[in-house]
Amino acid sequence: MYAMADIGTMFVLLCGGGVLYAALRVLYNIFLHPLRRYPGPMLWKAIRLTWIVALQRGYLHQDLLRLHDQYGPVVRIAPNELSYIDAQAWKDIYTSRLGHAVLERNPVWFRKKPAEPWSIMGYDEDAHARFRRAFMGSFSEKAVKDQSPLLEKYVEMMVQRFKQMAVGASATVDVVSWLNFVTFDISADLSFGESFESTSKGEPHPWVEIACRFGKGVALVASINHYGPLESLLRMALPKKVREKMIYHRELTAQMVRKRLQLQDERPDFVNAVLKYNQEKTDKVTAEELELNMSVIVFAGSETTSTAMASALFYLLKTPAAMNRVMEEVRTAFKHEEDIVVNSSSKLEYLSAIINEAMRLGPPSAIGVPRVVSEGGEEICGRWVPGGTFVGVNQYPAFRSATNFSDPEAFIPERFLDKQSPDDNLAVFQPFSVGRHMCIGQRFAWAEMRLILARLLYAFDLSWDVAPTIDDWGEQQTFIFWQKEPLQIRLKRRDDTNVV
Ligand code: HEM
Repeated sequence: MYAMADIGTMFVLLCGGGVLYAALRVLYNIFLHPLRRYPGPMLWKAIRLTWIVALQRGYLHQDLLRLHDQYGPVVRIAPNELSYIDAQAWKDIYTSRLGHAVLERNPVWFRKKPAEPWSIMGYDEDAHARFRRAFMGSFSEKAVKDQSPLLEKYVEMMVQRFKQMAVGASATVDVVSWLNFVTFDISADLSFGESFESTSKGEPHPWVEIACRFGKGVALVASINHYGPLESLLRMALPKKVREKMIYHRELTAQMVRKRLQLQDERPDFVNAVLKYNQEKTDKVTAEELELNMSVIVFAGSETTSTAMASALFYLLKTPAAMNRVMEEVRTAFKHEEDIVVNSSSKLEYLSAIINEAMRLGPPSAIGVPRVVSEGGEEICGRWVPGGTFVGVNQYPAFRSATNFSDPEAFIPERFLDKQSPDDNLAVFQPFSVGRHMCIGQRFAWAEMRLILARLLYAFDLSWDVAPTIDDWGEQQTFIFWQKEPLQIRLKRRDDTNVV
């Protein structure tokens, strides 16, 4: 038996050893680490905790912008991580370069248990390539064309709901909620064969409410995972209620996917191409993988587009000149409301510029999932980066930096019209990323965003009902996804539009 005094001494020695180790580690990170010559503030270079605190506060995006303003296009934001805002970095980090190793997704963000299936967002490159092949057919130009009637059906439903609410006067709606209703309904129908019925009922579905809280969870896990063993502790420490909700979410998804698979008719949806792929190929997508991937796709395909559209409406209402110009474009391009469909709305150039500018100031993917430099090291933006370093282009600071855009905080859609803004570095503007992991759904996203915004701008005059609590989109928190404030907008029906 150890005497109490011995235990006390051991405790003091352990603590002392721990403090000494931490102090030596800090000194190493600052003065001896292979990244020591990269610029960055001392506290960020020294310990990972500074980055974690910024992420958990929800304002990492603002901190990164401030750091890039101060330190330049590449900043060391943790002992082993570099943040870039340079157009060249997109190429060097995300695309396949001849004679260079592939930079894989950082496993810290999406760690999983061995028995759990992979998703298309995971870091296993073989599984990813298989999913990409299986899903590609669901997102081709032809697929989006075939999916258009379904998209148009839900948008029509939303517009008719708004018109009924605004009969005889105007209606006030929280567009942030409604954009979520319609985008999640569309994605659910295309993934599960049935919608969440949020647009028809005007209320959120528990699946969506739970999924929207996952952003904070992913941010927490991404933080904890930096300290290996804590991950298991976190899993054990999860409150019962949260665990129950996670199980409910998973089971509901499985149930909905099973229902979709029972549908006999061939549907032009996101699942169809995978079924065909499984018939033709030997490296099939398993049932568990399909369930997880459909869940990921519903979320990735809805939250992002609804964010971009909410940002567009926010800035349009703050910028009357842009609002007038886009209303004129939409209202003169179409004689009748029913003429506005996916195909015809794709020709609206100024509306497209509005959406681009809204994604520049409020990128749905504000902070990137970093990649890991392979063992032998890599040259990125002309400088050597040692193996194991986390590297990434962070969209929020990249798109708002004065080194890339003139008057970067101002909403100027004209910069995206042909040759109108030679002072802007449009090559850095990649809201859908580039390379192997670039957004598979971007065609679909564009179809959805143009259609919804064109329909709203044609049918209603929009104004603030309640002034927003923020002056700038970037004032909101982001935990991987934006924590969007409600936007209460008054919709006044235009006389010449019909109500069913
Ligand atoms: C404005 C809308 C959207 C934006 C800004 C956006 C942005 C992105 C970005 C930046 C990535 C790359 C993530 C990474 O590098 O780790 C990505 C990947 C992905 N997106 Fe989107 N996205 C949008 C809409 C959609 C839609 C509509 C869908 C599907 C219906 C979708 C499905 C996916 C999937 C499955 C991936 C993973 C691709 C892969 O790793 O190969 N996204 N998206």
